[in-house]
This record gives sequence, C-alpha cells and structure tokens, in this order.
Amino acid sequence: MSDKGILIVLSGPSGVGKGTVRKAVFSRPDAKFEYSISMTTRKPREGEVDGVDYFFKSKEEFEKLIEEGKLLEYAQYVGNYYGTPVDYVKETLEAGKDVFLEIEVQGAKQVRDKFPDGLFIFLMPPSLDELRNRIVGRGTESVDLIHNRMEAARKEIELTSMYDYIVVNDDVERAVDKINAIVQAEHCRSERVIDKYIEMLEVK
Ligand SMILES: Nc1ncnc2c1ncn2[C@@H]1O[C@H](COP(=O)(O)OP(=O)(O)OP(=O)(O)O)[C@@H](O)[C@H]1O
Ligand SMILES: Nc1nc2c(ncn2[C@@H]2O[C@H](COP(=O)(O)O)[C@@H](O)[C@H]2O)c(=O)[nH]1
Repeated sequence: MSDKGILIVLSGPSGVGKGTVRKAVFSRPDAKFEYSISMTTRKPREGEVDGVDYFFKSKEEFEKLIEEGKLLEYAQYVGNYYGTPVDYVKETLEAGKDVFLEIEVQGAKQVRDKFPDGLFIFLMPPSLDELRNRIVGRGTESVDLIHNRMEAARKEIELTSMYDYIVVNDDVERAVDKINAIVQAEHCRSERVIDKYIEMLEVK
C-alpha cells in the first residue's frame, strides 16, 4: 500500500458551488482529508478567521511568498491573489494524509503540471442557466461581472479534459457522496497497482 497521501483538487467555474461542496465534504463526521488553507490578499468577510478560512496577507507579503517559491500555485482572481502553500501540501502528503484543495481553474492547471498524479475533479453546473441563477442568487456580483463569469465558465467547461472526473453539482450532498466514492476508488486503484508490482518482484 502507498504510504503517501492523495492530492485531491476540486475546481470548476465561479458560482458552481465549490466552496459550498467543500464545506459539506468537511462537515461529514467521517471526513478523512486535510484541508489546505489558502493564502489570499482579499479582505476577510464577516465571520472569517485568519488561519481557519484563509491566511490573510497584504499584497507585499503575498508577492514575497511568490518570490521565495513558497506557493504550489497562485492566481489573481477578481482583483486579489489566492495561492496554496507548498510546504504544507508536501509535508502532509509525505505523512500519508490526503490533502484537499478547493481552487479556481488557473490554479488547478498549475497543480496538474507539478502533481500529474493528483486526483483532479471538475465540479460542473447542471446547466449554464442554473450557473447564472446561482451567481445571481448569491448577490455578490454586478451585471458586468456576471456576464464576464458566464463567458469564462463557457471556456472553462470546454477545457475539462485535464480532469480525471467530472461531478455535476445538482445536489450538494449527492456531489459529496460522489467525491467520497471517487477518492475511495483512487485509494483502491493505487493499492492494486502497488500489490501488482510487489507480486511481480516476488515472482522474480
Ligand atoms: N447544489 C446546489 N444547488 C443549489 N444551489 C447551490 C448548490 N451548490 C451551491 N449552491 C449555491 O450557489 C451559490 C454559489 O456557490 P459557491 O459560492 O459555493 O460557489 P463557488 O464555486 O465557490 O464560487 P466562487 O468560485 O465564485 O467563489 C451559493 O449561493 C450556493 O448556496
Ligand atoms: N488558485 C487558487 N484559487 C483559490 C485558492 N483558494 C481559494 N481559491 C478560489 O478563489 C475563488 C474565490 O474565493 P472566495 O473565498 O473569495 O470566494 C474561489 O473560486 C476559490 O475556489 C487558492 O489557493 N488558489
């Protein structure tokens, strides 16, 4: 059995429900993943706690982290930086624990290049109309921004081939069930590959 954890990357278009699904994954009592807390230059929202929801940084601090190579990936999103701390991810995987990232699509592409063996899951809206309803319903975007995000979503949905799985977020709890099943299957697959390898060595 592999002694390293699996890097699980949940991504998808803005408004599809990544944050909602990620919170539901971690609210299950049997959740076995470690959540990688991101760094961001965005200001905390009401109720958000530094070191729990994000590590909140100034623009200067974030740019220093980029220069020092402390981020596995980073992206600018709606005028702020977001990034994943590389040391935490590597150390946690080395300790044999699965790490869960919830990041936007530019960041997911960068992680795929560095961790091709990661498990990449694209969260898909049931339809583009429903995606628009969710963005509008959240009430956080102006009309212009909603238009930009819908244009971006169309392009992102065409580029799903770099992902290992596509999960439709029609219902949050069903999406969580599917993600848990995918991770469990990935564990079984890697164990089977390693068992096969040991078997071959023993025959020799
Ligand atoms: N399965 C679902 N059915 C109906 N509404 C949903 C579902 N999942 C999420 N939502 C709603 O859609 C809206 C967007 O969700 P959320 O903020 O989690 O998206 P996101 O992908 O994290 O967005 P962003 O990338 O812009 O931060 C929220 O109002 C959320 O309550
Ligand atoms: N590339 C990265 N994207 C990230 C990271 N952490 C969060 N995110 C994504 O940013 C947007 C906005 O998040 P919000 O909390 O301001 O609503 C959302 O799509 C997140 O998935 C990260 O480390 N890297």
